[in-house]
Amino acid sequence: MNAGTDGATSSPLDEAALASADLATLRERIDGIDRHIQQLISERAQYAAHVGRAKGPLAAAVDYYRPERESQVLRRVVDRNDGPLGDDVLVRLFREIMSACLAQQEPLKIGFLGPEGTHSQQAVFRHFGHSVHGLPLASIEEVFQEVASRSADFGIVPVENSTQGTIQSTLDMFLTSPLKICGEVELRIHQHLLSRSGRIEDIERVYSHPQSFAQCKAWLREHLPRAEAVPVSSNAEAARRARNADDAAAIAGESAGTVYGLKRVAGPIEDRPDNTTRFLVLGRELFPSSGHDRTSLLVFVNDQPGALHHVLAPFARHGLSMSRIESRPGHTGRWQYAFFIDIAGHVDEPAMRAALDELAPYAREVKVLGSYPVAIA
Ligand SMILES: O=C(O)C(=O)C[C@]1(C(=O)O)C=C[C@@H](O)C=C1
Repeated sequence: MNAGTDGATSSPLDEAALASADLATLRERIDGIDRHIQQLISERAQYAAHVGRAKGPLAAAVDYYRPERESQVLRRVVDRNDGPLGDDVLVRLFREIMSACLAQQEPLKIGFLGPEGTHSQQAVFRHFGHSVHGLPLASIEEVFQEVASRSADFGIVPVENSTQGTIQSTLDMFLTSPLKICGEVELRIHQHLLSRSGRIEDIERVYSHPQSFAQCKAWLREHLPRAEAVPVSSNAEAARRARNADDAAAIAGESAGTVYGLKRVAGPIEDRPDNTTRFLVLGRELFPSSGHDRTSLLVFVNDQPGALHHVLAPFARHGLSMSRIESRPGHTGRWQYAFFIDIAGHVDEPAMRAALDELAPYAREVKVLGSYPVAIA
């Protein structure tokens, strides 16, 4: 469908007429479409405000947030998309619209591993849009604490990277934390070499987070074999340090370069083209099913023959597929293990309930860490 100059949707696009139209006519059409889009966005915001009121008198913005509904809206956007814009582009635009609609109540406060310019901050915007109040925090532990103490509504923490594997410190926090996982974000990670001058020949020292050094190992060996590698607490901290020296550079995301005023020497420089980090959204409660969910469990088992088999078999029996399993020492005694298990589905679904009932006799404890929408686009 196309939009006429008054913005109303009309007949299908006439490609031949468009190809021969002059610039002024095309811009007039775009002006009409913009008027229409703007009117619809304002109308949508009014509806969203009424939806907020229909939820009753709630205490804070966090009570209005509905991840399962947002996920359904975004899946429909992807299903409807016939181009020319990609799914990721349309998801981003609609995410921003919902973010702005929700912020009419009050912006959500989201804790993340700071400082400004980290990939964690990018994950915040990717998941919640830009109409939120980001709280840069000093450590993953602090992100958990701020959400638990209600200083933040939600938190975002990295949990695994496709090149580097699991971030153990995040998993270990769940052993004792009461928090719930209420979402996941997948972010393609691009690393760049950034410096004040932008010249590779000036560089004698490179700052970065150990994970980022590992992701760019081959590139560094080939292009900067003699530079000293200095590990620091985050890529943004690396960029902050590189800002103060002529002979130093940082490996960081592009946004850190913008925040700290650095030039790009080279990039992207990650060794693997599919370098992706998965982040978890931390909240204080479980949300209903979106219809396309994942459940994360923490299962404590004793070191007995067959214990793990008994814990996993019920999922197979009920046709639930497991996407990940990770074992950690359980912190409760020697040779007692905690298994982090991700299963397709939601705890409210009958098959998942039945599987959990069947495995219960074989586990010392089962903690449902969260049932949340699978990451979109
Ligand atoms: O449907 C709702 O519950 C709304 O509050 C509306 C809306 C939206 O803009 O679509 C806004 C915020 C929620 O997180 C989910 C969706």
